[in-house]
Amino acid sequence: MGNVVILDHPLIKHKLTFIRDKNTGSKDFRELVKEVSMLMAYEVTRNLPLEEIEIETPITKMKSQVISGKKVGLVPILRAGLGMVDGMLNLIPAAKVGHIGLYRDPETLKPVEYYCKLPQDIEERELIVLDPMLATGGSAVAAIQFLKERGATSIKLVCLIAAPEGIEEVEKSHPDVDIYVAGVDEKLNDHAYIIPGLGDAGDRLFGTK
Ligand SMILES: O=P(O)(O)OC[C@H]1O[C@H](OP(=O)(O)OP(=O)(O)O)[C@H](O)[C@@H]1O
Ligand SMILES: O=c1cc[nH]c(=O)[nH]1
Ligand SMILES: [Mg+2]
Repeated sequence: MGNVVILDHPLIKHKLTFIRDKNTGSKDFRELVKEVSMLMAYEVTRNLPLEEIEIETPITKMKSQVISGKKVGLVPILRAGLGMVDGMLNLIPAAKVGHIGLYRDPETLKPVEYYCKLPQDIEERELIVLDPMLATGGSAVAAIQFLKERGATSIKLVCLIAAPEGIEEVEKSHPDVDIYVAGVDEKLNDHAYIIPGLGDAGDRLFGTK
């Protein structure tokens, strides 16, 4: 079973409160999502492998560590996942970015795919799937499945807010995938929105309704 890591740092908790607040407008919402994503990037990359190289300081030679091995790939689930890309890239600037376009059909609640463009070497990368909301889990499960069918071997999922139902669904379908979240909420409502949640992440990021 993959790990569920709840990133409950005070800075993340503080910013998440204002992300949830319905009085926060798109500009602040975007900035806060970016800031939280950057803080989450710090934790999500904790296990990246290191290797020693030799360098020379102004004083002497020394061995020092740099990140080795697999390179990172970010995969936002459109649209809302886009809001998390810049914050992650601030800390992992060399990451490549693939995009998977999915929307949740409001009637069936099933994900519908409309776009996919991925780096060619995804099998060699540590992939980090980004989506602020993990509700039923349908979108995340489909995106991860998609990546696996194209050869991905190492995948993490990073969400701001998850419902227990979504976590369970991802764990069931993809037990190899670790899930990083800033908050786990109570449940889903009748329209599969997360309670208390933050509303529609895509609409709040982009000012649509
Ligand atoms: O876990 P699920 O039940 O699948 O729901 C979560 C999905 O719903 C939202 O996207 P939405 O369909 O609203 O598309 P958008 O990002 O374009 O707004 C959200 O960003 C997730 O992708
Ligand atoms: O609460 C929810 C559920 C799905 N998608 C969102 O944007 N918010
Ligand atoms: Mg939406």
